[in-house]
Amino acid sequence: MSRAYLGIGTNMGDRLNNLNDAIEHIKQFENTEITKISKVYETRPWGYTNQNDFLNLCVSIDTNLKPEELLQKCLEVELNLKRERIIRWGPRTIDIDILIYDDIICNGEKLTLPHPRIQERAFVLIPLMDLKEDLIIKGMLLKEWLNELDAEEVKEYIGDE
Ligand SMILES: Nc1ncnc2c1ncn2[C@@H]1O[C@H](COP(=O)(O)OP(=O)(O)OP(=O)(O)O)[C@@H](O)[C@H]1O
Ligand SMILES: Nc1nc2c(c(=O)[nH]1)N=C(CO)CN2
Repeated sequence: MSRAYLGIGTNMGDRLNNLNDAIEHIKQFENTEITKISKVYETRPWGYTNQNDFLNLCVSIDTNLKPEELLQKCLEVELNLKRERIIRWGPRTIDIDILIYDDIICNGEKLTLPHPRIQERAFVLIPLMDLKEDLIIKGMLLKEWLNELDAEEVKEYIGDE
């Protein structure tokens, strides 16, 4: 089995329900099991700031799906949960990114691994630390990358959906 880390985000509709729906779909992926789920975080929008706050979490999975197969399954979940791509980095019902897949490094047309913007995003680094604090991204520990960012934009979600 391979180990992969997924980043999940939503800022449209019933955000908590969207996260739970995405997790239930991932549980149905063949030859895949979720090994850990991070806390849920309320996060200020990154990249395109004129939109609602997000809920974000990360999950670790063990899977026999190949990276491209895993990506296809994630895109299918996004379609199933009615994701529409109107503005880059804009509002979405759900977004599932493959952050890390074993120690694979690739830069293909459809898939880049590790995800190229992990180290720029506190909304990814903080939930990832819930899963594996000693992960190394581009030669630095998660918390070292976090030192460069504004972690104020990420707060543990207390639930008011
Ligand atoms: N590691 C990855 N995880 C998910 N999608 C990826 C990855 N690498 C490349 N892609 C490609 O990116 C395409 C666009 O993804 P999407 O529109 O969800 O971007 P985004 O998640 O909004 O922005 P960002 O990529 O900055 O997180 C996907 O259709 C997929 O083919
Ligand atoms: N807070 C937050 N901001 C984002 C997010 C996200 O999941 N959370 N996803 C984006 C595109 O992947 C762009 N900006």
